[in-house]
Amino acid sequence: MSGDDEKPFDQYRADVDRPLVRLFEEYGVPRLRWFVAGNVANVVGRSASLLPPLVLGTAIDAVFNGNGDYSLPLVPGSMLPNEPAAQFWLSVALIVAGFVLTGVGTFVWGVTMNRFAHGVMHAVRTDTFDAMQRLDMAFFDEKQTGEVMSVLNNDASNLETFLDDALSEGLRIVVMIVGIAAILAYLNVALAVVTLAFLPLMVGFTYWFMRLVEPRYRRVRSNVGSLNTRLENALSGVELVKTSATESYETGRVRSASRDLYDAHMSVLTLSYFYRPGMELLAGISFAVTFIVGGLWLFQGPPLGLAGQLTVGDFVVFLLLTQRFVEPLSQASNLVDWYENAKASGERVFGLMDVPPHVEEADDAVPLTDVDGRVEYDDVTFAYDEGETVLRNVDFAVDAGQTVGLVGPTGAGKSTVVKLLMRLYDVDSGAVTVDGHDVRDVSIDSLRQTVGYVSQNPFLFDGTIAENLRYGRFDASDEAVREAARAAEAHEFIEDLPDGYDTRVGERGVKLSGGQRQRLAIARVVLKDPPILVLDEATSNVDTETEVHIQRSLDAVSEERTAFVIAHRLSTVRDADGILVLDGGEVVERGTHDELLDEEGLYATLWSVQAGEVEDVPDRLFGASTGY
Ligand SMILES: Nc1ncnc2c1ncn2[C@@H]1O[C@H](COP(=O)(O)OP(=O)(O)OP(=O)(O)O)[C@@H](O)[C@H]1O
Repeated sequence: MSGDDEKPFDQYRADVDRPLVRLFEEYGVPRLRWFVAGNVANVVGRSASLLPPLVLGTAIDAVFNGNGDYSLPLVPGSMLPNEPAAQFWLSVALIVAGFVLTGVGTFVWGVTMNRFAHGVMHAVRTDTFDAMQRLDMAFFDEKQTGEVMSVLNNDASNLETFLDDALSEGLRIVVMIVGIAAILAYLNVALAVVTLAFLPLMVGFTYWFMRLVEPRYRRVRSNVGSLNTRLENALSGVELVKTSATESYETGRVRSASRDLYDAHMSVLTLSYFYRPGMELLAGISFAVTFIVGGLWLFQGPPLGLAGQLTVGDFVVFLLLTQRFVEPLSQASNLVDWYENAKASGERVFGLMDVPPHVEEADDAVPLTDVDGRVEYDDVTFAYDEGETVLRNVDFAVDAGQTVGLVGPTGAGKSTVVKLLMRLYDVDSGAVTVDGHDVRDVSIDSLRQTVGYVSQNPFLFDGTIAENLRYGRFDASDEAVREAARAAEAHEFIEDLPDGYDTRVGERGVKLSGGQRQRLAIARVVLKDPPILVLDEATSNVDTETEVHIQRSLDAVSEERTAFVIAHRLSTVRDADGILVLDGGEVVERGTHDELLDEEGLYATLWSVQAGEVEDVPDRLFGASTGY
C-alpha cells in the first residue's frame, strides 16, 4: 500500500495480524446476539423472498392449468389440500406470508445488524481515543493531528461499513445463489443445468472485475488521504496562508489533489460502466436461453436430447428467478472494496492501540502524596527518540518552595528539563526525583497533579472562561474560580468581557489576546494549587504592561511553591533563588543573579545585551544552538 492515508501507522501496522479476526474477537463477540439475530433474520428474509415465485409456479400448474400436483418442497403432500379453491387460497396465503416474512426479516436484520455494527464502531472509536490519549508525547511529536483524527473517524467508520454492509451482502449472495439454484434443481434438474450454466460466467466476470477494480479502489483510498491531509494543512495554517496572500496557491494545491481523486474515482467508474451492463447482458442471455429451451420444451417436447417433463408453472419460476442473480452478484464488486478498506483500517486502529508506550507506569508505582516540593536532577542525560543528546549530565537540586530560573539560548534544552520532571519523556540516564522519589516510581497521574504547568502557548478549549479555569478541578466553586483569577490578575479583564466568566473563548481561545490567555492559564494553575509550578516563557509575547501584571501574579503564585521559571527575558528571573544557565544541553553556569553577573560569563553577556549595555550581540552567541 502506498497511499498517504496508509503511511502514518505503517511502523506499527506490520505487527497487526489478521485485524478483522481480531476486530470480531474483541468487539464482535461481546455483541454476538445482535450479530446472530441479524444474520438469521437476513437468511430468513432472503429465503422468504424466494417463496412467492415458487408458489406462483405451483399454483399456475395445479390451480389454473389443473395439470399437476400441488406440491411444495419440504412439505409432505398429505398436508396439502386437493381442492383447487383451497389450493388457490393457500397459494395466496403463502405468497402473502413470503412477502411479510421478507419484510419482517429485512426489518429485524436492519435493526440488529445496525445495532451490532454501530455498537462496534462506537466501542472501537472510544477505545482508540482512550489508547491514543495515553500515548507518550513522543508519539504526538511524530504524528499530525489529521492522521490521528482520520483513524478515529474514517477508520472506525470503515469498520462499521464492513460489519454492516459487507457481511450482510456476502451472506445475501450466498443465500440467493444457493437458494435459487436449489429451487431450480428441485423443479427441473435438466433445465436448471441450462440456466445455471451462465452462473459460472457471471461469477467469473465478477471476479475479473474485482481483480481489475481493486488497484483502482486503492488509488481512490490513497487520494482521499492526500486530499484530507491537504485540506487539514491549509485549514490549520490559515493564518499563514492569509498573511502570505497564498490563497490561490493553496486552492491550486487542493484543486490538484481533488483532481487526482476525481481521476481515481473515474477510473473505478469507467470499469463499472462495463460491469453492470455486462452482468445484465449475461443475465439476459441466460434468460433468453432458458426461455428458448423451456419454450421449445413446452410446445415440442424436450429439446437438445433432454428428457422429462416441464410444466408452465416451472417455466415461469425459471424465468422469474433467472433475473434474481444479477442484484446480489453485482454487489460482490463492492465487497472487495469494503473488505480492503476495513482491513487497512483495522490495521491502523489496532496499530494505534498497540503502540508501545515509552513512558510506562511501574507496576508497583505509588501515588505521590503530601509533597513538599524538593526536586533533584541527578546527572540526567537525555535524547529525543534516538536523536542527538539534548541534555548532558544535568545535575542540580531545588529546595521546596524555592524558585529556580532556567535561562540560555534557544534550543539549549530548558523546556526539555521540565518535560522530564512531568515525565512527558523519560531520562536516558540519571534520575529526576521529587521529595526523594524517582519520578519513574510514582504514579503518573499523581506526579502530574503535583506539577502545575503554564506553557509558552497556553491552550484553551472552546467553552466559557469559567469552564476553562475549572479544567482539571471540575468541582471548584465559583468563589474559588474568582479567587484564582484574582491571584492571576485576570479577574478585571474577565469582568470587562460581555458575559464575564460565561464568555465563550472561541476555538483555542482565539477571541482573547496572548496576554489574556496567559493569565487564564496561570489562574487555572492557581486553582489546581500544585506544590510545584513550571512556567515556560509565561511572559513571552506580551507587552511590558501585561508583563508586569503577569510577573506580579507569578510572584504571588510561586510564593511557597517550588517554581521552575523558564525565561528569555532575564529580568523575569532576576529575583529567583537560583538561576541555571543552559547551553547546548549542559548547565554551564549556576548561581543567583548577582553571582552570575560577577562571574562575567554567558549570563552576564546576555544580561548586558538585554539591558542594552552592548551595541552588538557578541559573535559567540551566534553558535548553532543560539537564537539571540
Ligand atoms: N519533541 C522533540 N523531538 C525532537 N527534538 C526535540 C523535541 N523538542 C525539542 N527538541 C530539540 O531539543 C533541543 C532542546 O529543545 P528545548 O525545547 O528543550 O530548548 P529550549 O531551550 O527550551 O528552547 P526555546 O528557548 O527555544 O524554547 C532542541 O535542539 C530541539 O530541536
